[in-house]
Amino acid sequence: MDPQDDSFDFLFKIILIGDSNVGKTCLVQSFKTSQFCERQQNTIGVDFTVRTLSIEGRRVKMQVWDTAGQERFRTITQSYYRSAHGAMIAYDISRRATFDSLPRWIHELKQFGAANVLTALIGNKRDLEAEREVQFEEACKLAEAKGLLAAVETSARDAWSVEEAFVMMARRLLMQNDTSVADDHTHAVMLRSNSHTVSLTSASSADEKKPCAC
Ligand SMILES: Nc1nc2c(ncn2[C@@H]2O[C@H](COP(=O)(O)OP(=O)(O)OP(=O)(O)O)[C@@H](O)[C@H]2O)c(=O)[nH]1
Repeated sequence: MDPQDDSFDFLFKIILIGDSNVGKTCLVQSFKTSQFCERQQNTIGVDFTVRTLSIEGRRVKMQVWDTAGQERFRTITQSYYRSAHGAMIAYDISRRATFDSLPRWIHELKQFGAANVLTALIGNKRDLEAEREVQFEEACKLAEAKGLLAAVETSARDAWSVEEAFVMMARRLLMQNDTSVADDHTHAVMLRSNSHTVSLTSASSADEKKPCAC
């Protein structure tokens, strides 16, 4: 383990859930090492990774729990929900079925997670634009309807917005726990392709550069 991870000001546990093969493990690896691993093996049960971020002078230790998406591990993975401060529910933008599963994951999180768990939707495999089956706006609408923090698109393959997604989560958790940390909307602004962004708090427009964050 990285020695810098030994000391910290805040420790946040983040759980990564979502259907099998949406890229959860690759996202965690990208966050930890900035590298893409073309891995084929499915996660068995739960793995965890730690990285300490520096945010406004605070050392924020992110303990990320990568869960297996396969149904047969559901009982094990659900037992990790309760202690999570934040949850990232991942889907694959090129596989509609993984997006259609989101309400079920959100429901499970409500059922087994803490009442105030901060939740973001992560649309991974953004590099597969030609195969896109889910529009970003749909994810934004779902995030808004379910009262979630944000919808974000990432590519673990290109390390695109992965760091920003975790930093956004860390910053929001920090804001909840340390009132001297300011809200910085610029983080969320970076999380969308440069074509356009959608605001959940005002009318959307193709020209607006606003965050998709509630
Ligand atoms: N094109 C593309 N492929 C990706 C990306 N992220 C992951 N993959 C591929 O998607 C497949 C599944 O990735 P994993 O990270 O193992 O998926 P997982 O969600 O952890 O799967 P489970 O462990 O079964 O829950 C692998 O073949 C990866 O190479 C991405 O951003 N873009």
